[in-house]
Amino acid sequence: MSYANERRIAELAIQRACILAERVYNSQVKGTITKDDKSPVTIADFGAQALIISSITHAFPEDPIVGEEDSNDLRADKSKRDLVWGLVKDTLDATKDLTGELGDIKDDEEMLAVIDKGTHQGGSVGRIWALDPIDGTRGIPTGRAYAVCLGLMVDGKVQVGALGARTYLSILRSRREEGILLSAVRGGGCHHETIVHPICSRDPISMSSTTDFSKARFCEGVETAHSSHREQASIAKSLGITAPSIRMDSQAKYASISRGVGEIYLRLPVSMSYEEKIWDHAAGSLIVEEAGGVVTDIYGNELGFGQGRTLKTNKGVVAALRALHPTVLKPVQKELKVFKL
Ligand SMILES: Nc1ncnc2c1ncn2[C@@H]1O[C@H](COP(=O)(O)OS(=O)(=O)O)[C@@H](OP(=O)(O)O)[C@H]1O
Ligand SMILES: [Mg+2]
Ligand SMILES: [Mg+2]
Ligand SMILES: [Mg+2]
Repeated sequence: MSYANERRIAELAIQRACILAERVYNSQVKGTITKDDKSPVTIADFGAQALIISSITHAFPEDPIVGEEDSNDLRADKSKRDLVWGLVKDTLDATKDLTGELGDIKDDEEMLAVIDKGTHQGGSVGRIWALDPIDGTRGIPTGRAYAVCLGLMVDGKVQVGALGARTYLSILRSRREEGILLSAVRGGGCHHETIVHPICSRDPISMSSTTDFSKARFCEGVETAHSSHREQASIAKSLGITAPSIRMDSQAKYASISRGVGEIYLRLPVSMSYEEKIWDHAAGSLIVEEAGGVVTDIYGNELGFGQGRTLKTNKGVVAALRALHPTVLKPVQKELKVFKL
């Protein structure tokens, strides 16, 4: 199956949401709230989730969606809700030519209902979308990177992925780029576009072919609460990597290695009780695989997207060029004292 229509809708939906996200990124008003689990959410997260879910349900009304956010905080705070609706309305007005393909939202009540269509519990049967409206949320108030990420799983396997990322790092950026949009269909390779609307260019991308660890670079997250910098540094050292790590928020790390900026992405767990969320990996992992990489957990097992809202049986992430992956996994397992289950 080509999934051409799913890919196109995903790309357009990501573009529309990135327009909204950029408005927040460049504004003084981020409307940050701390969620019950102590993690941050901004008005961009709510607005992007509303726009993307509305796009999916317009094009594929039967498809369920696993989305990160819900509307509870907005229902409890009228000023935040007004801010988000203002943003969503302005973005819809600015992208009227997309309404035919992506649909519209008529008022704030409908917006809240649309956000809450992301509560599906996931699973291994049929088509299910996994949505991270803003990944790397901390990147928005801090002026770092963020990504807008969408994947389509079919019977528990990701088949389509699209990811829009702010490429604030000059190393990630090519000529005149403000942002990048990557998309992939399983078995169909991976494409890169510059985020301009409408889509005007499409270039295939692939990972770096460097297999010499002394020339390799690895990507890791910024937050020490999300992955173990100490263990990642130790693994890099035992592999003979000498370059400093490339640190950035969000699935921009997957985007980075899939475009040849870095060969390895390490996300080693800080706590063995944390379950990674499917929306934090669905799009990025497929894009890396289609660009020539392998993505597993620290046990060397593939990521299991069909088990609900989290990757229940996996711990951490090790992503690398196909030829490097087995060699990278060895010191990971030695350092963490784990063996393939
Ligand atoms: N303890 C723990 N361990 C691992 N991952 C966690 C943890 N807590 C949160 N999260 C998720 O991390 C997502 C952001 O990942 P990043 O790669 O951007 O983190 S980093 O800041 O760059 O380190 C972030 O996604 P967003 O909430 O979409 O930003 C969270 O889903
Ligand atoms: Mg979050
Ligand atoms: Mg996320
Ligand atoms: Mg998020």
